[in-house]
Amino acid sequence: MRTSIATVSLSGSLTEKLTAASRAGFDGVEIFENDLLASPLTPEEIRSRCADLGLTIDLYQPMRDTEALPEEDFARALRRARHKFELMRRLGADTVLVCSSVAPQAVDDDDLAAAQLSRLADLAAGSGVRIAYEALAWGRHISTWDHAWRVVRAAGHPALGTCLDSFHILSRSAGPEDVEGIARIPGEKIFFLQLADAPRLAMDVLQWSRHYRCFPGQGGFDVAGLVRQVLRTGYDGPLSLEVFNDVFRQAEAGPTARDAQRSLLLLQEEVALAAPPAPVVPTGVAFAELLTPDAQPVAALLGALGFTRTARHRGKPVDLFQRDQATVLVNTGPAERRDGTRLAAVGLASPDPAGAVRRAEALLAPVLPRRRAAEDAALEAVAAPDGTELFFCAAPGADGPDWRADFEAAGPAPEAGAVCRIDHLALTQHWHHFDEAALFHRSVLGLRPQESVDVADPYGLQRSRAVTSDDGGVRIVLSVGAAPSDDTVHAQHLAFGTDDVVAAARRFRAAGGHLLPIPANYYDDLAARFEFADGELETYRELGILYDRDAYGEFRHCYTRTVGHVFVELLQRDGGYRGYGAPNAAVRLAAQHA
Ligand SMILES: O=C(O)c1ccc(O)c(O)c1
Ligand SMILES: [Mg+2]
Repeated sequence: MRTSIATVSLSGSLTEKLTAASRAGFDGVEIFENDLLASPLTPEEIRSRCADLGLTIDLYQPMRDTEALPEEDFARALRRARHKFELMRRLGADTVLVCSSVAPQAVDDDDLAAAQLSRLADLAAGSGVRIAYEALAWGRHISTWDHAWRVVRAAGHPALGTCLDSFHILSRSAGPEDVEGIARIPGEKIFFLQLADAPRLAMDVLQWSRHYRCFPGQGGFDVAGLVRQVLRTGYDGPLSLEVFNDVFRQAEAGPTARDAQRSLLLLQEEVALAAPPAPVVPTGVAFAELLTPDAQPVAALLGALGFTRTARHRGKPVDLFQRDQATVLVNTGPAERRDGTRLAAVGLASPDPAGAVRRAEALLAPVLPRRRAAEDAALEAVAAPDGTELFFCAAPGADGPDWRADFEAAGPAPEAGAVCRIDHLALTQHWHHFDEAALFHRSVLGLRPQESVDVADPYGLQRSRAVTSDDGGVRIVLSVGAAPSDDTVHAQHLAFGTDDVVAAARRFRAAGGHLLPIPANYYDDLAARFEFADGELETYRELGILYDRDAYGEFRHCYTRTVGHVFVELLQRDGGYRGYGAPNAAVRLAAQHA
């Protein structure tokens, strides 16, 4: 179906918004009045700019407070409408959105509302304009889709139809039964469909709408379920995104527009309007790659954690460190990318690397140019929104290039030690890419986003959201924190799972490693909350091990010091524990600040 986006959803001048929408592949736009008023371009210039960019102007909006008014107020509304219809002629836009009245003088009288909308539609028809009437969720008397539709039906005017907006509908809906009736609206009377998602928040609906809308798939609404009902009507207008969001208003328009288009691609797949290559869910983490200007402290940290340097890349300054199932690559080049140790790349074990790349391209993930020699394995990679390079590696038994063959043995094989695997990777996001990142990992990789968690940081707030495969083979924690300048705390981290974190912590300390000290008050509180075996709590206190428990099992974890922008977590996950120790995060963040 045709895709469209409201200019209010993007940051910048009208020209910047239109350019971003066009580059992201949208077919059309909704022009928001404020964007037009603030633009130095004439309506004719806006029209030709859109045409040059391959965009149609699908909607002009909004007109407000036009129905169910005392006659003298309605006369003023008609006067405004004459001006706007003339403007729309110059713009080449034929559909205008009219929001339900919020004015205190509006009366609760559906007959009057229908009669006045009909008169407005007469005037519109004379200018070749159609009116799409939308119930604002906070409309004074008309605030639901079915009420707006009843009034439109009663008016019975060919130039009057309804505009359905998923935010207004789903913010007030208690369940799917509230939207089933939409399928019975004749499709040709739905003049426009606006789509937005939103996180589930208990707050005033106007504030919720104006500040927290997000793209479909980023919030908690069943937007796909609503679209399915609308499609049953035969509606064939555009799928148009209308998102009022404080973060997107400040973020760069180009990436936001691409994020927006990705959300519509996923939505169209969900409602069977499109069939892009199916997601290929990664089954594990083949490697984590640290990029560092100085390999020595990284090698020392990995050595104390029990890793051995077992191989070296044939052509690049990359060492391979191994411990049991965990592989870490340490890359010391190229020099221009050396801005302190960071987690630069992740190798994902994929059952079908070629299919994973096709999926990524279809979902607009930037495929990275290969930086490899002819003899190297032909690994493909995409860039996540935070810049992390995600490589698609063949999972054991899968077809695909063998990246291990690029490495030659450089040291003794590792001792058969305790179990160690990469449990999760925590990647810090730029604040305006947080929602985009969750949608990216969901749509491109087929990972499942978990609930978002907010944790108090002594100097702000840290928000994090895990994206995981169903069996836990891949767990990535996306986080966005306060004080982004404090890199020692808001660093990325690598979490290694073992089956005995106490032994792992002791081994690390004995090898000269430093574990993050945790305040005694934390252990007093643990003693109050849980019962422990004799001596257990004392062990945790001595080593700085944190503890948590959920309905499924137990979690014990501790942290190393930060090297560059990276630190390590050692953990033990027992009995199917699902979380990441969120109740301990505030104490950990404070300890890291200290
Ligand atoms: O918040 C508003 O006023 C507003 C305006 C136009 C819309 O289409 C809408 O959904 C909300
Ligand atoms: Mg709307």
